[in-house]
Amino acid sequence: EHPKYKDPTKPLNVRIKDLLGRMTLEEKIGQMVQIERVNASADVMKNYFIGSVLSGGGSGPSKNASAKDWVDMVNEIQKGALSTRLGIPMIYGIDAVHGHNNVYNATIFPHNVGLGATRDPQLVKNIGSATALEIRATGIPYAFAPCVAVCKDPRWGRCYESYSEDPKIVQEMTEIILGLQGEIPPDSPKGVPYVGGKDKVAGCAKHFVGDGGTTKGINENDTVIDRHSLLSIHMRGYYPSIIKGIATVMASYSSWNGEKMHAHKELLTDFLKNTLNFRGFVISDWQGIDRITSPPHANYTYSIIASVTAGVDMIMLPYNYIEFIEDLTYLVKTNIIPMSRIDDAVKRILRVKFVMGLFENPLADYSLVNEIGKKEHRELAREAVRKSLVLLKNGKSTSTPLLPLPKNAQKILVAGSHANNLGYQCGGWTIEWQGASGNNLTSGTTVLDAIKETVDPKTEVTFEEEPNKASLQSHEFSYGIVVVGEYPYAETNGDSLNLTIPDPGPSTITDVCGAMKCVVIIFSGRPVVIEPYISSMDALVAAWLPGTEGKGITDVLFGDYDFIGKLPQTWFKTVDQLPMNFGDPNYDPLFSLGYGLTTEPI
Ligand SMILES: OC[C@@H]1[C@@H](O)[C@H](O)[C@@H](O)c2nc(-c3ccccc3)cn21
Repeated sequence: EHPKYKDPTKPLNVRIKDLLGRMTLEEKIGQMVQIERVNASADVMKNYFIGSVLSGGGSGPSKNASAKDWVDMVNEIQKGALSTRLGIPMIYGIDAVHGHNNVYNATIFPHNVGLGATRDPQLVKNIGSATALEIRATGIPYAFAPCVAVCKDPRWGRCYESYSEDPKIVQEMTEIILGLQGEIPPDSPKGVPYVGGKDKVAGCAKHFVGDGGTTKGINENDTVIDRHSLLSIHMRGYYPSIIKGIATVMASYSSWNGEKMHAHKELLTDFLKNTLNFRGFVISDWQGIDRITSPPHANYTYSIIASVTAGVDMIMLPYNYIEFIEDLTYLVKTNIIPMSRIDDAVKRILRVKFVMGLFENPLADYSLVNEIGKKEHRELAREAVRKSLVLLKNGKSTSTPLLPLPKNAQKILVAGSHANNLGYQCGGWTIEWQGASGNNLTSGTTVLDAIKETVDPKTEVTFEEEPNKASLQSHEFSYGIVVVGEYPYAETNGDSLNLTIPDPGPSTITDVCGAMKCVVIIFSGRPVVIEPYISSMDALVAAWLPGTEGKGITDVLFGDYDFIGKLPQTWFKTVDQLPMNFGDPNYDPLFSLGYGLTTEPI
């Protein structure tokens, strides 16, 4: 007989109930397990009934793998899952957080801080749609995005993953969910996940909750604030995400007033599930349950009890699936964890898989492979770059603006560590977890390339990564373009208490600007120390982490488009002012949240 759960014409809850009723405890627990692809052989998938697989940052089938290689890998794993007794498809997740950033030749969009500077939710929705197509091109139906953190302290290594310190901007940018998952139908029941078809992906609002509010921005640390502040600041991205049908929510490594979010029943279950009516599934972060204890994994049985009881539904292990399955099986059989909790977790996971059509289309094909890095997506990314740049200074006096630059100058200097380095231009979470240096990591256009393509052919362009003082004095340059900033980082590696631009950035600024008219472009994931050098500059642009489409920078630098970006983060004078946010008493920034000059179009 054709089982009800396999019949797409049956109502969602009938399919869930029918399938759940057929499942053994082993099959149920398997659905709650997410393992890393490196362990996900077809045999492991089949023998342990694994429900989900992920690529960790930088993890893929091979170096510079093609979309077809990705599709083949994902399908191989899926076939293992489909060969189980009940044939429940696995769901494959990946961090596509600024485009499909693990994949060679994918379009790399500006990181979230730059998108916040655009103040353009419609643009961000379109970015979600383009990104969903590139993710599906590789056979993957699930992305761990968007991060809806509200970054309150730029010392946090993940501040660039946050759209803004302003919760209203974060709220607006959840429009990306409608791009990633598809436009939710108006009659869709509120709180129930919605994913609209084979060119859309399930999303993940993260990291629940308060990841951007930790003390001194220390990653994975403690967010010490009252409940009203938590709900009116850090929770703000979750309300619209749920209304927009977000499929999953990822728990935060951080704590709220000393209590680990991965073990926080009141917020994960009483509030998120029972008050906000979130009907998708809660996924842990990578070894997030291990890190409930210190040292991590010190009491794994407790980690499992605390997290699963609190309301974590799927556990991103990502390696120790035998230990987890054995432990959880024991805890259920001895009634320490009730079967009702397991059933709730599995129902939520099945709901997402049924809603997104994974049972009907578990295997991918090659039909979308040409979406990877396609021209229209790169043009959209270029538009995003244009709109993300924030002009902080233009001329040493208002009467002598330097920008827009003339395209027909006789001789110009391009200088700085970041002027010709695509890896630095993209930042963390690009091809490698921590990002990379150089121009071979993927395909894109550096600032130097863009300048050469933009200026008049007769203009002589000199590039010196680190110009020496002698050469600076000897030439007659019409102006210098200095591109410096932070080197790529992700997560804790990005935590910084001094927020200085690493050497030789500052000396490149002062050397070049001391010898000629100069515009300084900063690549950074957040505001950095710049005050001491400002007086020497003629112009200053905050470019954040723009991604592969460097021509978006020259589009505004040379006046083909206006600067319209506005600061999504307060730009401090000195780090000892931090934390300092818009609205604070004695708010005394170098540049305020929302600041941004414009240039008159030519
Ligand atoms: O890549 C999967 C998730 C990602 O979605 C989360 O936003 C992020 O907090 C995260 N950190 C690790 C991770 C951290 C340390 C070592 C190895 C991996 C893995 N992940």
